[in-house]
Amino acid sequence: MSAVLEVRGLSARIAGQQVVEDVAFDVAAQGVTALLGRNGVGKSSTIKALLGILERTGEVVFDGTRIDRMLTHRIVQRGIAYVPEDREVFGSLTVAENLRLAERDGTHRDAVARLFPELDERAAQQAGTLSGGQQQMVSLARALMNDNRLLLVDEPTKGLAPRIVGDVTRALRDAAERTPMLLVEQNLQVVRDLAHTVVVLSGGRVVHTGPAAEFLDSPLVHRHLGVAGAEEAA
Ligand SMILES: Nc1ncnc2c1ncn2[C@@H]1O[C@H](COP(=O)(O)OP(=O)(O)OP(=O)(O)O)[C@@H](O)[C@H]1O
Repeated sequence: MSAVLEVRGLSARIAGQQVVEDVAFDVAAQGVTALLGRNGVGKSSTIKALLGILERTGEVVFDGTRIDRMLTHRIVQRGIAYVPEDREVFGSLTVAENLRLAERDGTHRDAVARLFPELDERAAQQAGTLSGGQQQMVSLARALMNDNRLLLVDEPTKGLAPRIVGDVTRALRDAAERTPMLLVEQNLQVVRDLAHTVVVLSGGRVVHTGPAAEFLDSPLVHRHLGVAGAEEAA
């Protein structure tokens, strides 16, 4: 499968600590590539390094162009959308204002409205007063309504009730049909439902790359994520 993003020798530090170390992986030009690992291994930092939010070294090629020296807003302008782990909605603005601020081309606005009808019902509500799940919908809607070329989505189901996890998974599947995605996700059922490939980090380094189903059914899940794989759980 061809790659939309090629990452080679990516490293980043926070406060003198190496949090991403010589990381190399590809994000396929289609579907969902999942970035996995235990808490604190550097998943969010890897995404922030790709976007230039964290200072980084190494090579990142997006659709044939080096982006590793570009400023974040230039990278975003190239069509890379980011859904951050902590949602980062504008709490004092309404839902409608949050969406309007994020709208670039709005190509998929109607599709997103159909995925999250609740946002329309709550258009006039201050985003800071929404539940965690509703804030996640705003955060996803902001990214998914535009015509992007790559989606970077960090732990979209974190802390959400099972029904909302289902809604978010459906929205991500819908988006991934048209736009490739790098997804950080701790919920392995969501990974199984969405991802074709996994990239696994440990201590800021890539320790495994391969087909998602194969990984999830192997003892490597226990070794790298500390949870039982399908084989062991059976
Ligand atoms: N602002 C910061 N100041 C100091 N250390 C930080 C900061 N942000 C992250 N770190 C450290 O960098 C390392 C990697 O953090 P990162 O958030 O990338 O991990 P993660 O794999 O996304 O974790 P999680 O699954 O818990 O979100 C961790 O050890 C974390 O404590």
